[in-house]
Amino acid sequence: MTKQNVLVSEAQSAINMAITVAVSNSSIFTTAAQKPPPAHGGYFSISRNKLLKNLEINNNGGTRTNGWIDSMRASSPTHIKSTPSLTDEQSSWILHHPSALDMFEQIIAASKGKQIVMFLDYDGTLSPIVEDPDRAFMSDAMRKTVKKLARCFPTAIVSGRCRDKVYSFVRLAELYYAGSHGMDIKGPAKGSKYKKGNQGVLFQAASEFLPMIDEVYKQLVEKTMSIPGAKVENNKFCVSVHYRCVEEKKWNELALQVRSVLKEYPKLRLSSGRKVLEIRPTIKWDKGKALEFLLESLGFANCTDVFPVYIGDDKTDEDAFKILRDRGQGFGILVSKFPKDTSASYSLQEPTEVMNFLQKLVEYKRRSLRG
Ligand SMILES: O=P(O)(O)OC[C@H]1O[C@H](O[C@H]2O[C@H](CO)[C@@H](O)[C@H](O)[C@H]2O)[C@H](O)[C@@H](O)[C@@H]1O
Repeated sequence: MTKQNVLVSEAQSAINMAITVAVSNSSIFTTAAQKPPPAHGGYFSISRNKLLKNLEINNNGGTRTNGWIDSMRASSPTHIKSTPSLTDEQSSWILHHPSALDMFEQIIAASKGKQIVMFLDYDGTLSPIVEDPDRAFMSDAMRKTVKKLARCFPTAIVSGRCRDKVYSFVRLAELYYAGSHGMDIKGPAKGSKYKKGNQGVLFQAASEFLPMIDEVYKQLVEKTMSIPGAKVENNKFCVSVHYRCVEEKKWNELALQVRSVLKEYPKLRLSSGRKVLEIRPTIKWDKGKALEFLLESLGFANCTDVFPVYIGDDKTDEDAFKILRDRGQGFGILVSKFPKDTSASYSLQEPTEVMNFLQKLVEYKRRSLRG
């Protein structure tokens, strides 16, 4: 299978799993819903906002299903088509979300006179997506690049992972870390050269949920044990249920098990990522709020001379992209090979492009220091 086909197949799988979960919750499961009908193009063009809105379980454990099945039927890809040339839709998307590498000079011009602050998602941004979440290592070259970046600009890692876990992958003490989708924030363990603001910051947005998350994690492990390939990950303030290695015919069963646990916990909600179901507290805190919190901690609250850049690949990163768009400061970069609904301004295709972009930023900073 080519790399492109793997990604198309991931998009197709996401749609199918979304259908499975939503239908499992609404008890109107049909064969037609299981297999989305043909649509044009060979890539994922469904509105992710719409899809995930329809996926969300409400506080009563029920599901909002209004119109979701129709929108998925209308926009789901039918067949995996691998073509080296761009379709009209892809070209138009690229036009609206150009490559951050191609637009590098314009980006630098827009940041002139402002302090660049870097926010980096982990999975799919700094490390490639792999089957085993415990083996999502970043390359040494990427680590070196991020290390250099942090010498040039204040830098934070913002991840859905538990903070300790993402730290064990990145292993750079000079960074800020926001784990559990931003619900667990800690400043640099080692003195960063940016003395402005509060470096010793430690903030946990959902401490009271710890016992509940732990309980739910244990129940999910128990309930999904019989489903080959299912993996439950404890991310401290949230839980991930992975289905990347689950046979598609078992997705319905997995979704039903997840639902049977969640319906007892009205204070938790479900969202979806890349072949993963995410369970987290219903509190109003996300990666966007974490970004604002970090900017404030860094001493940039109400500053006009700050230029935050957020790079991420997932739905959860959209909260941060949107904050930047609303503030009219800096911008978001979506890591994706495929057109997606996004509030990001630019795109990069994969982690190696992210690394090239970060290297360019470092080179630019060094050049400007040399005068
Ligand atoms: O916010 P992020 O740093 O992007 O974390 C989001 C989730 O990433 C991880 O799962 C994803 O990457 C895995 C490794 O490549 C892959 O196997 C999985 O299918 C992806 O969904 C992580 O394991 C989750 O806990 C994070 O929530």
